[in-house]
Amino acid sequence: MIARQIVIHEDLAATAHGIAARLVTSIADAIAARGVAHVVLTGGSLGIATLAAVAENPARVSVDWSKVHFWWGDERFVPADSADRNAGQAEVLFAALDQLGLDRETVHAMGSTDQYDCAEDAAAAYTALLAQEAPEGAASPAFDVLMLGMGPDSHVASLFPNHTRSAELGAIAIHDSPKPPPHRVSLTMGTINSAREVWLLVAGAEKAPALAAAQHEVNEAAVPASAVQGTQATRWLVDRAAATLL
Ligand SMILES: O=C1O[C@H](COP(=O)(O)O)[C@@H](O)[C@H](O)[C@H]1O
Repeated sequence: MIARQIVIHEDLAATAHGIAARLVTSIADAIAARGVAHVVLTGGSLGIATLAAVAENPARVSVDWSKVHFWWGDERFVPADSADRNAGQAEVLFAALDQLGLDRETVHAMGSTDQYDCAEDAAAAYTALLAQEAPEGAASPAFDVLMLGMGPDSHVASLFPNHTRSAELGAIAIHDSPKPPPHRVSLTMGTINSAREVWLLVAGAEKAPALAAAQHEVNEAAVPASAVQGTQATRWLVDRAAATLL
């Protein structure tokens, strides 16, 4: 039985802090159970607000961050120092966790234009890294929590409606993102859905139609968010403004 849950919070700030508390606890539980935690981060307005909330969550001091691997669900294929980089926006979290034992070798950023000539090469390198850290025979680590933002068009990671899809596992290059910048690297839906728990982070009235649409039948092409499902749980962590059509 795969748990499916919708939790409605007052506003974006309350949602970010609620997710942060849930994430710190989930990471502590994963380490207690398996000695390691694999967490996939997301960019976007609520995604980055959540990372800032983790950086100030009092319970963070109780986690052995040296046992945490951070991954990305998607990244913009731009220079590493670009303000468009999800990883750069997350530095607020990593700087806070540096003081708590975080090993930067376990913060796995997706490639930038400084390192690779094309997004395909960056995606191939990330696919290889996922496999390198995976259990025997698997394409990627068993992610304990995989977080995704969702756009008003129901895109998740950099998987946009009615765009080319890959049935592969790993990461793929995206060149025609309707949301700038156009060139990106994204986990595929298959890899997203290999996670134990997938959390969708949704805030804002402009997301209400897509959030409602994603609760109906699966339609990966037109409503990518509708196709997201963790192997153990799928949690929609939303604010009141986004939930008005549920
Ligand atoms: O471009 C992106 O957009 C999505 C959603 O962002 P949001 O601001 O509408 O929440 C984000 O999850 C993704 O990481 C990012 O690359």
